[in-house]
Amino acid sequence: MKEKAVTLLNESKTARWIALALISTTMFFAYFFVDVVAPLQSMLETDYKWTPEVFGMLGGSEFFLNVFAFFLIFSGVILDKMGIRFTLITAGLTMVIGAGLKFYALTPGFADTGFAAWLGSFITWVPASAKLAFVGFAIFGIGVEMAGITVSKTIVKWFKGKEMALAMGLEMAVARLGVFAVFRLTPIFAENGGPSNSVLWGLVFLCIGFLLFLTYTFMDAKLDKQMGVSKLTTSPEDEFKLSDLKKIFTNPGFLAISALCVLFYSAIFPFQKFATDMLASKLNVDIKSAAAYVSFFPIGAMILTPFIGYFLDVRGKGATMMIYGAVLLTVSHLIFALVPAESFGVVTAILTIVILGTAFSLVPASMWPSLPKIVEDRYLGSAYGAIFWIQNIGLLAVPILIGWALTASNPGVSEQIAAGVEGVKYNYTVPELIFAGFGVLAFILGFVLKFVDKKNGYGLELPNKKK
Ligand SMILES: NCCCC[C@H](N)C(=O)NCC(=O)O
Repeated sequence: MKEKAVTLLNESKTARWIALALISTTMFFAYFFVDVVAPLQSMLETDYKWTPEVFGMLGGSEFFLNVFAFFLIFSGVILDKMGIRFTLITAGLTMVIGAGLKFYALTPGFADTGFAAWLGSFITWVPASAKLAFVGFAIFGIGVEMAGITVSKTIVKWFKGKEMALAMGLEMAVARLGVFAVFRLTPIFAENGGPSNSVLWGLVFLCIGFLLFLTYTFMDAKLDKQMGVSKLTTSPEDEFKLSDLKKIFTNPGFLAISALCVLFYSAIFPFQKFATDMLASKLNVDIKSAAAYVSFFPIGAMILTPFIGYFLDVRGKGATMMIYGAVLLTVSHLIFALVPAESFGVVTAILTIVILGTAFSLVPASMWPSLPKIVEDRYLGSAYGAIFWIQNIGLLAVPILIGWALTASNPGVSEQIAAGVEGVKYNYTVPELIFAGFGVLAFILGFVLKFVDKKNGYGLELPNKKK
């Protein structure tokens, strides 16, 4: 009997770009929420008595459960075992719940409760609002990282052998647009209702994002149904096994790319959280103008990432791109650290941000499409989970390290700001040198990755698109 040929949904260009648009828009809202209070450091210090250490801890709390409770590893396993639809819905709901808690922490409704009084009664240098916000943000962190790995695996499912790096680049571009939007909109929201108003808007956006994930799951179900028709069964060797985790953590390519990932991103996302205040003090401008300059950072990355993705699809050179990215990362942080404030004008600031934005396109655009070349598809979700877990260790520790370095290298400044003394600013030389140090190490790791690639033949320098 002849089997009826089925044209898979992912063979349709329109269908796969619609699928990409749905999941990417949710990532736009997710990234918006990640940095929703990033430009409000000094407002939080004045209104809520959050010191730079407390602010740094908030940045780290996003990753706390992922790292210490191994949620990212679980998320990867859940993704491989339970599939894309279940994991996307779980991720979307988790983000909404965590964001809701963070919003509540900043409201007067919470400040007036006995619970707030109890939370404020221990470790008193961390205000009750911050403690509850940490919990909310840690729960949100589980959701956003789970969403990140699921979206990556979803793109591989729809685009492998086609425009995979371009699609990943576009998804990241849309997510970066969320970061741009946050630096533009959050100060405006906060002007009309304080930081809690900004967080409320972030929460509303996440609810819309959840609905978009839900809509996508219908497309995913249709594709799976078609794949079931054409594949009939999955053989046992194609199924994920827990022992695959060992294979991931002993794969030299995976280890090299993970080390590069944690070093690179440690000089990107934690920087983003401190960048507004750093530029405000270095340029001697108000927070709103500084936030507007920082917004060029994700915008630069947003514009370039899809082009680099396209280049990788047709030409390759993924490992080399990561090395170039590490060089630009180091150069830009050295400029922030070493050019004296007198010679550091708006033009230098924007140019340096553009250099950093270029690094922020080169590395992610080449890193994420490289992973499917290093590990097998059946444990790809777990591999994304594991690399994000390693990365999250850095993203958790580095903001705390930077907050501490900032206070230690600026004795007495934190106390004066909390007391409302006008015109007092931090000097960011030491934190910026730390970021530059990560760049140097990432550069070295880039060469290690190239060596490992040559030895194991992963094909990281080869194009993604099948001719
Ligand atoms: N503060 C956002 C953290 C997202 C981290 C995520 N694990 C990730 O690396 N995503 C890829 C990217 O380049 O944004």
